[in-house]
Order: sequence, then structure tokens, then C-alpha cells
Amino acid sequence: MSETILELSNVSKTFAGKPAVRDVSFGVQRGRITGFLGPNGAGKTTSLRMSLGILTPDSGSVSLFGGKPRPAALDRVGFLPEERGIYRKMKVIDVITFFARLKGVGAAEARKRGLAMLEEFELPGVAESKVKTLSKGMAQKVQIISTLVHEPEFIILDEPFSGLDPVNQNALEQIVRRQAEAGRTVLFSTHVMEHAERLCDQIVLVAKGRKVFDGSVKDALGEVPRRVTVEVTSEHDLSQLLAGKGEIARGEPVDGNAVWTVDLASGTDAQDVLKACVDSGVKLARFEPVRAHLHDAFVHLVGASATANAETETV
Ligand SMILES: Nc1ncnc2c1ncn2[C@@H]1O[C@H](COP(=O)(O)OP(=O)(O)OP(=O)(O)O)[C@@H](O)[C@H]1O
Repeated sequence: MSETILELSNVSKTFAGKPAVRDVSFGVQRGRITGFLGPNGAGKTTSLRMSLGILTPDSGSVSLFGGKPRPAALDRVGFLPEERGIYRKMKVIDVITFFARLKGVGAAEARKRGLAMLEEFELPGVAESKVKTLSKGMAQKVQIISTLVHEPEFIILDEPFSGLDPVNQNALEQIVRRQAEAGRTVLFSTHVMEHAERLCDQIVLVAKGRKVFDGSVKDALGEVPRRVTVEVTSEHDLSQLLAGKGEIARGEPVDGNAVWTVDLASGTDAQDVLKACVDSGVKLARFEPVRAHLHDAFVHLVGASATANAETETV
């Protein structure tokens, strides 16, 4: 049976009269990767800070490892905060060792682990460099290593992908996967859906401080109407031919062909559309059931206006 290691119950937080988090509840299960998703300003960082006891909720409660988020519990957590920043004048290996020692790892072991992780994170040869000589992305990787070096059982990463180039975003996805394979629990926030779609067992979606979805990626994709694109060489009016099979719209012609999209009504599938076309002698140039992505579910659940900010950063 799965074990809930973090549970937020009806948690709310208001700053200067402006609600940031409104009555949010969700749980994080041991050994799973949970994505905490939402547009800018949705309340993700505030919720993560409340999860760790950095902020106290105005109402509702937080349970971490079955109790209040006390300092002793935090030794079992690795937290990457949204504000990046490590000691610029220190050497890379000294920074990593320092964070490991804060969490109770012995000096020799901390150094050994730090050097191994620099290799794993494809940062060989920077151990003795000063942090200030690193690029922003490299410094962020060092900060992520510092978050993981004490081998925490619960890893919380606030927007870990932002600031990394696509190659390093990919590398970080693999690191998150390896942490989960090693039995660790991961909770990360992001407003870029692609990472969550590839990585997560569970997603929690928030918008304007409220939870709007909590479930698997598959369930989220199930919220999006299934779509078929039909390109026809004949002048049939598909809106009449396919009436009752879903929402039908005619788009811009392609190479002189008419292009229609059909958002399938529930209980109708792509084969029904295909059969209706074939039975009526419609000449098909293309018939394409469109695979929904998490981004589509996000837009569907949150609304296009709320996603405007989230569009600004892509992988
Ligand atoms: N310390 C604070 N004082 C005042 N307002 C705050 C504070 N922290 C957050 N807020 C406000 O609370 C709301 C939620 O912010 P939060 O940082 O939790 O969102 P987020 O989902 O993490 O956004 P982003 O993706 O942009 O980091 C925002 O309107 C923000 O301006």
C-alpha cells in the first residue's frame, strides 16, 4: 500500500489581503514523482514553502512524514528553492561538502559523494573552481547536487528546469528518474508541461491559488476532448455529414484540400468518423487522430487566459 509522506489539507495563505493559496489539498506518495503544475503566480512556491514549514498556513494543515514539518524532519528532505544562489567565492566541492555536512554527512564521505555527483552531472574538472567562474546553468547544477548530496528520501524542487538549456533540462530529467528508481520521492514544481508529461506518476494542477486537477497524466489527458483532423479532396460539408459526432470546425485549406477538425463527442471514436466519411464517398487526403498532450489538458483545465504566462518558457 502506498504511504503518503506529504499531505496538505485545506491549506490557505493570504499576503496583504490577497489570497495566494486557497483551500488546497493534495498528497505525495512515497516513491512516486509528483509534478506540481500551474501558471506563474498560481501559488506553487507558497504551497511548497508551507509544506516545509518555511511559511505557516493561515488555515488548514500540513503533515510531513506523518507530523508537523519540524527541523528534524527536514534532514530527510532535499529542497531546491526557487531563489538560486550559492556562495560565489567558495570552491564548488567545498559548497557541496558544506551542504552535505549541514545534513549530517561526514567530511570524507561528503567530498567523495560530491566528486562522484559532479561526474554524474557532467561537470568534471570544476570541483576546485570557484562558483563565480561557473555559468548560470552550471551553478544551478551545483545547487541541485547540493540538494541531493545527503541522499534525502524526499526531494522537493521548485522550478528546477528553469534557467537550464534544453540539453541540461534533459540531463535533469534523467537525474530525477534515477532518483525515483533509487526509491526516492520527488515533488517538483514547473509551468512547463513537457517535463511533467514525461516524468510524473501524479500531477497536481493549481491556478489562481486553487487546485484544479489531481491525478495521473493519463487521467489529465482523458479530460481533453479527443480530436481527429480530416483533410478531404472533395467539397463535402463535413459539419452536416458528421453532425452529432462532436464539435466540427473547418480550418484553412491545405494544398487546395479542405481541412476539418472534429472534437469527438463522448461515446464517439475516430473509427465512427472514418466510417461516416467512407460511406458517404468522401475522398480523404489525410485522416489523423490527434494525440493530446499535457499542455492541451492544462489549457482545457485552466483556461487559455491563465496559461498566457506559462507559454513564455518552453523546452
Ligand atoms: N512573500 C510574499 N509577499 C507577498 N505576496 C506574495 C509573497 N509570496 C508570494 N506572493 C504572491 O502570492 C501569489 C502566489 O505566488 P507564488 O510564488 O506562490 O506562485 P508560483 O505559482 O510559485 O509562481 P511562479 O511560477 O511565478 O514562481 C502571487 O500573487 C505572489 O505575488
